Amino acid sequence: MTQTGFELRAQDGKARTGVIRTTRGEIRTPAFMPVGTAATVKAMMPESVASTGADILLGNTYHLMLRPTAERVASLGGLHRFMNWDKPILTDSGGFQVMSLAGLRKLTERGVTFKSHIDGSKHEITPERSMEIQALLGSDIVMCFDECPALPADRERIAESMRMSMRWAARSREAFGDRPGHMLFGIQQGGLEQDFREESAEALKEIGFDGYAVGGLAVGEGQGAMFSCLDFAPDMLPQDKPRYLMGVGKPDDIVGAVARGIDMMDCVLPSRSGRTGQVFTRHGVLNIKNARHQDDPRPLDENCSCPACRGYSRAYLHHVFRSQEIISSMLLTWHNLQYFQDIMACMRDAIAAGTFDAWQADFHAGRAEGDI
Ligand SMILES: Nc1cc(N)c2c(=O)[nH][nH]c(=O)c2c1
Ligand SMILES: [Zn+2]
Repeated sequence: MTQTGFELRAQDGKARTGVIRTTRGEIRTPAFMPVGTAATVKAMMPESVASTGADILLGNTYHLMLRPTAERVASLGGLHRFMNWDKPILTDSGGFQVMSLAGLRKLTERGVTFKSHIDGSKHEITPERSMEIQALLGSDIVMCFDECPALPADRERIAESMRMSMRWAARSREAFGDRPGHMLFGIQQGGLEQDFREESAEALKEIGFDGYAVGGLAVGEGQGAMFSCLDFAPDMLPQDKPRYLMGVGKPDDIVGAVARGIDMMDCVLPSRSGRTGQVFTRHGVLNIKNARHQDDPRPLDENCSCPACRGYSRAYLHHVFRSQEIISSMLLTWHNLQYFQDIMACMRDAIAAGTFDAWQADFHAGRAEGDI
């Protein structure tokens, strides 16, 4: 069994680069995780996701527990076999999506009962059930069951929620047990409050985890508030373990988070926006449905190696988007995922070379505001 672990290889200011070792391969950090919600990264074949440079993808416990169910995935060989992805998978705990997607939710100290958004069936998820589901799925990195308070929230609510999440983290750790070759990450909560973030970090370190996520952000607080929190929250977590910022984000969010010591991120943005015609490039964002692209023979990005940029014009991509052709989602998703992975690769190289500040300045200088 491969020894799992994290090797920090270089640091440039607070920015870090390293490798997370798992039984299914290494994850180069800083890493961006494409989201494979229902056992698929929408509009992408697994081998296409791998070709963009992704070393790991994220699976959603909430969706998979409802359909096709974790028990069925386990009976078919686990999530890797089921979705034909043999690299690492991180699964979230289901807690965040239950609170944002399910109906008739009832939250108690025990956990959350809810009605499925698919067929209205009743379900319960607790720290123990979340660990059981993630074990059935067979993910390499398991997330603690936690609660993420909606912002804005007053200090009393944030403290109460964070302290319950810390009790749930202890229950998650207990239920996870001893699973060689699998990693369990704790999730720091505490809103934007430095004292609560410290209390949460101390509680998690006391329990002990293989990695530590910064939760409770990317929930509408805005980039400025998120960065202000990231100016202190990651530093409270162990230096020698991976730090994972959940649900982030736009390219400039990602760069700013890496600059503040974050090692891993996930976000639906590149795949979801690919389906809506929003395209990320090194010169900024464009919307392919805009009529000004209909005669443009240029690729989306002359420096991109993806099939959309190697084989098609903006005019063609405008046409197939407006015609609602399936290839539109395929090509635009592929391009966006490739661009996000290219940013991660550039940052890893810049941190290793000690040139991250110069790279970051170049990144921001190259981006126009608005459509390009
Ligand atoms: N933005 C966020 C996205 C997420 N998937 C999560 C989560 O799964 N757990 N806890 C969190 O705080 C959280 C925040
Ligand atoms: Zn491209």
